[in-house]
Amino acid sequence: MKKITVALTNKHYDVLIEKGLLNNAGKLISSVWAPRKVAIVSDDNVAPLYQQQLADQLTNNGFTVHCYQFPAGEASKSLSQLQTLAQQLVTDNFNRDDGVVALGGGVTGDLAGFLAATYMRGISLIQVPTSLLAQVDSSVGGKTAVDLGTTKNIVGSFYEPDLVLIDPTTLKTLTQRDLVEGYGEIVKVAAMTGGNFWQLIEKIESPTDILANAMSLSEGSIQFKADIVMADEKEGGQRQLLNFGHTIGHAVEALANGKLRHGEAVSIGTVAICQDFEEAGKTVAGVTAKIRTQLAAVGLPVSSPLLSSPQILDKIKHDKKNHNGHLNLVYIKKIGQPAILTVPENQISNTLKVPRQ
Ligand SMILES: NC(=O)c1ccc[n+]([C@@H]2O[C@H](COP(=O)([O-])OP(=O)(O)OC[C@H]3O[C@@H](n4cnc5c(N)ncnc54)[C@H](O)[C@@H]3O)[C@@H](O)[C@H]2O)c1
Ligand SMILES: O=C(O)C(=O)C[C@@H](O)[C@H](O)[C@H](O)COP(=O)(O)O
Ligand SMILES: [Zn+2]
Repeated sequence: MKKITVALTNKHYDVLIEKGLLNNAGKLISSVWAPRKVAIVSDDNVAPLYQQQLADQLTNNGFTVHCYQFPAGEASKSLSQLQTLAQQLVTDNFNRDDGVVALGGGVTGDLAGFLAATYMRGISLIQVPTSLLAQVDSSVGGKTAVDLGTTKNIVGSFYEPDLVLIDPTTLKTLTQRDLVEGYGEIVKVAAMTGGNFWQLIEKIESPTDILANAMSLSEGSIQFKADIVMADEKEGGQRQLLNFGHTIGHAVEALANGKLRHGEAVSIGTVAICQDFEEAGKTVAGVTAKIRTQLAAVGLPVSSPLLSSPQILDKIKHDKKNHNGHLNLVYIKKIGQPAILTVPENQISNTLKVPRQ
């Protein structure tokens, strides 16, 4: 079993990665939680696949389990869905000593995580990610949130879990589109780390290769993320790097109105910002082509007509890396060398060539 420890000022927790881990989840959760009432929160795709298995594991280890389900999809990352789940906790008499387990993809982790962060001003949380995106990114680092309409992650909190359990065998039940989507966040990381991790990415040519390398992809991505979160949990500086590809990516995702998955939008956003910085001479020539090739190889979109939308600049201004009228743009000088450029908001369209002509 691979163990990555996230050690923060006020708490630390382990991320455990192993095939078949779900079969041992009850015991592992017992090692961090005393017996208590637990709400397992999943969407209606994941619940029929894994919720009962996890519930049995917890029951056998002395926990009292309640299973909650919500409709799958980004639209459920909403205040109204949060209210529905919080009401269920009230109805089932959950108190401050109880806990929430987020079992599912990034939508579940963000929604159930924010539920745990806010119910009674905070009850315990464990993340059990089942999508590739959640196993390489969203389950670690404590960002939890819901959207307001199409404005992404705009109401949320930093709320770290007590444990993260990653079982790569759950990836086998993902649709190809949902598997490949998570790869957008992996290429984002590999472009910044370079070295062995980038070399591994260069060998991946199909969705089958992603599945075959899931353990290493998860380990490499989570280690990079954990190191950054330990240095800068609340995104005062270095953590902004984890947002590479997201300034344009989130804007495109919002404009797509549910038609693009998050990882697909990140793929488009990563290529777009690399292209702009390469044309400006700030990124070494040829880097954009390298990144585009790796993303396209597994079937991710690498461009979008939404880059030409007249509303794109307005969406970009909602980026959380906007401080005092200046936007921090994450880019790479070359593979393995990330950097941040601060640009006044009124000059954004000179640096990012959006809307595209
Ligand atoms: N908090 C963070 O740090 C962070 C990081 C990256 C992304 N995110 C957020 O994560 C979300 C995207 O996550 P996602 O791509 O996992 O979306 P998702 O949770 O909607 O999962 C994608 C689809 O896969 C299904 N699914 C998940 N696991 C499955 C399994 N094992 N078998 C079959 N189906 C399964 C889900 O039901 C859903 O239909 C976005 O809202 C994004 O903003 C958050
Ligand atoms: O953990 C982080 O920090 C990230 O930026 C990871 C991103 O992949 C993720 O999409 C995150 O939710 C975006 O955060 P936001 O602050 O831009 O909403
Ligand atoms: Zn992301």
